[in-house]
Amino acid sequence: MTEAPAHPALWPAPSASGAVDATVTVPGSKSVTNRALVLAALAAEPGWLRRPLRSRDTLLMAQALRALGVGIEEGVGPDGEGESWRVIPAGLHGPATVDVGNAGTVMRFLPPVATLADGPVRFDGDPRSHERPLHGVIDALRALGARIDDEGRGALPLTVHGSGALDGGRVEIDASSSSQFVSALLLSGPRFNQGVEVRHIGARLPSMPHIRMTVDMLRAVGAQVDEPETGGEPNVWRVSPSAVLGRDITIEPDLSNAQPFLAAALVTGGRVTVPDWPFTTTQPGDALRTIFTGMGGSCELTDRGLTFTGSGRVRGIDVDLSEVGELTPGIAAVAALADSPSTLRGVAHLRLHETDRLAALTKEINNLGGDVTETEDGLHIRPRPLHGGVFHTYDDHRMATAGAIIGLAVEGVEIENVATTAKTLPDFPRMWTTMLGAES
Ligand SMILES: O=C(O)C1=C[C@@H](OP(=O)(O)O)[C@@H](O)[C@H](O)C1
Ligand SMILES: C=C(OP(=O)(O)O)C(=O)O
Repeated sequence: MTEAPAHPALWPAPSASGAVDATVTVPGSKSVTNRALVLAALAAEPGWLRRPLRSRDTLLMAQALRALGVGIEEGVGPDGEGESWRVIPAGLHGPATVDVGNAGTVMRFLPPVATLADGPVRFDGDPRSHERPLHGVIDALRALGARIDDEGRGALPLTVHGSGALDGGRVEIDASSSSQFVSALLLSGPRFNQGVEVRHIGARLPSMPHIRMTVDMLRAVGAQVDEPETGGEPNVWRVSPSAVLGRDITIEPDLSNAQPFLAAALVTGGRVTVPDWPFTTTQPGDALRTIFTGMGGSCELTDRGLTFTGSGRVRGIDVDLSEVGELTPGIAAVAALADSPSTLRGVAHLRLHETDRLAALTKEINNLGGDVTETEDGLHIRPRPLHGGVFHTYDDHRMATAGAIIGLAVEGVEIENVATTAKTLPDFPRMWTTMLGAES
């Protein structure tokens, strides 16, 4: 957690005058868009991404791939419907520079891709990107035959000296600080000479749905993947060397970004429908159907989408969020407004996310009069009457949306730097005021 700025730009979080009743169309998933971009760039033929997310994290991914020589064109596609990206793969070239911003997906998924470039690729990003764990990717790539210059930091900034190909093969990593280490190695795996076998040797592995997403998306582009959940050895993933097929893929709405809108239904005793909610998905946000139902609402999934209805009562919850860590800030915000205490567990790795999310949530909710304590791997939240004040975001999009949830029920909450939602949901302030029926 960095120091809060002295003169922050403040956004008065609108409070809800009654029960919300809205349909909210949520843009595409960050995690699916950035995987689809990487796989399309590694393919042997052009492909399409339909309804991609356009936000800071995905535009950084597209910009980086373009810097390596990949063509990414704006298009409407053969069916003439909706916005899309047409990705035209090409030989990957260095020298190139990549700005990762503070995108975990860019800083972790692209160094393996860069080993396939024919020259040096320099990676750097926001100051926070220097602090986020990357050692799993760096050490693994070296073990698989790559030359990487990180001046001994084990973190950004660094240069991958691509030589046009990577041997690949077997590697052990400790991915307890981020599932993205595993996803990163698997995504480029088909293009390594021997494919890749990743063995996780750490005590725990967070965000399993995101690893499932990687495996599913690899299979969808023709890769052969052996993995624990379909009969493979525990903690071992194997990707065989193969061509990657160019596909036409429609990106699902970002279910983690649907969270604040569903939370609004829960907190105000209202109703929110999110169209195009998938019937089956690997996105962790799908767990909100269970978690928010456990906190007092109910939901219905139909062809029209997911309709979530609040009951007027918000209950506390005791829940292990290790699989769905990115939902923690929004759940903490709802828990602070509940009528009984909550315990959120299994999320120690959130200390190394966009900011130290456990420290940031504790500090900011307590600044509004709350009673939150950090545990070794999560938070205890005892609801208390809250008051207005500034809610700092520490350049974390999910802190901004968490503050907005609290603002629904508490007058006078001001979000510092709401623009940080641009990381994954640039239109958040307008969507929020529209949902509330206020002027945008
Ligand atoms: O692979 C992905 O797309 C993601 C994996 C998770 O990372 P960690 O395993 O580092 O928590 C998640 O928190 C992040 O928002 C997106
Ligand atoms: C942890 C997150 O992002 P990143 O992909 O940067 O890790 C997040 O979006 O909550």
